[in-house]
Amino acid sequence: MGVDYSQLHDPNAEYTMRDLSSETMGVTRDRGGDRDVEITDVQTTMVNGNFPWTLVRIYTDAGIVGTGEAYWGAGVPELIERMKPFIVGENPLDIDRLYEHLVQKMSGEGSIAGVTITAISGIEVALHDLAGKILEVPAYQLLGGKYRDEMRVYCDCHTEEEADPDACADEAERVVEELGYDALKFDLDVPSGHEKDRANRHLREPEIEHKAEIVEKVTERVGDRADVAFDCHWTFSGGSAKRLAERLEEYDVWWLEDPVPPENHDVQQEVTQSTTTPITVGENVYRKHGQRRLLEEQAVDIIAPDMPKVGGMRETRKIADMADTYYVPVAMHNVASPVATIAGAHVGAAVSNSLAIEYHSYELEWWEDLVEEDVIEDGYIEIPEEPGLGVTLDLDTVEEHMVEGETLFDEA
Ligand SMILES: O=C(O)[C@@H](O)[C@H](O)[C@H](O)CO
Ligand SMILES: [Mg+2]
Repeated sequence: MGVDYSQLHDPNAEYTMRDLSSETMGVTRDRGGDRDVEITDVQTTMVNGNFPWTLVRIYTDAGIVGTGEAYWGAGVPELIERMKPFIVGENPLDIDRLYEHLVQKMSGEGSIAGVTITAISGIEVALHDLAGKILEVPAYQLLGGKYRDEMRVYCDCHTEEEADPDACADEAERVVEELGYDALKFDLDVPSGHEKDRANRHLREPEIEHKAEIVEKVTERVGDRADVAFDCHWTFSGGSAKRLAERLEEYDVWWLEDPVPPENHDVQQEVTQSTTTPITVGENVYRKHGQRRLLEEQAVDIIAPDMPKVGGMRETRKIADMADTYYVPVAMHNVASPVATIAGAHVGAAVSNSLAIEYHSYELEWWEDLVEEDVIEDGYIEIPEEPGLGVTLDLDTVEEHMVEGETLFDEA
């Protein structure tokens, strides 16, 4: 008896959204027991942190609630509201299926770029919390298990005198000695005092020398105790970026971030390949499809996806795996509340080529009060062993700092 391949794959078959719905995927139904759970509601609320953090909650008929967070962005809460009908009634354990379902639905609805993926990321993170709670495993178990117990955190540092090399060195020392970090990042797109025209992306010699002085003073002060990265926020021309990166080679920096706008792939690749200073890019690149090209063209030394922006926890794992085939490590960009920070740490805990995750809120005293648990201690995150993400929102703190006009989440 031959195999009837037409039963397996009909090349002429019309692809429909129904392929992704649970009605046509019988396997996802009738699980029985605790795993037969349905999503009943999705809610968001925004908190005024040092960014407007967008928190997401997914409710189920089992009374179990999942919490997530999307990168902040205009329209993200509205987009999540629009996606609600696409996942209510679905089983939250089918994370990949629901992710693809949302991508398909939102492509049809208009666009899958930018903030749409950010909104999907927030749902995806909440699904991991939910799935972990239903299956009674920590979220890292859903991503392949634990590679490390603690995730290294790097502290994004600021001073009011950001262009003063000595002030930067003082702040670096304070963060290392008083806050206990052994990994830091400073901005290098600071006024160097010689700019004539802000639209000019080209650096003159005195500007390069001023930036080199910041790097020199900071690394001289803490280089024996900490790794230090420097961020340029996609500011400079290819030629200037090459001169700057070459000038910094002697200081042995951890990395130089976004020296040029990465959309111009040819220049991005040229800059990275021109220098031994490690170049990091990725916070504004969406989905694995966007990140793929940076890797394929060997245009990055370290890749920096933002987990709750790029597509979520599994998307970040997939990017890390792609990066690993190029021997490129991952340093997750992160400006989130403790919710997405912990979620990122679960990804980092599961992934072998994960360097560190960013912390961007050390000046905000109540960052950690947003959840009941301790999150960062001495520059590291101990990965929670509780089911799901292992953090519980402190609703009083959420309410206290809620963006005006927002509504607090319903009780679980
Ligand atoms: O890598 C970083 O942390 C920065 O690029 C921040 O995302 C940016 O300053 C936010 O506005
Ligand atoms: Mg950056």
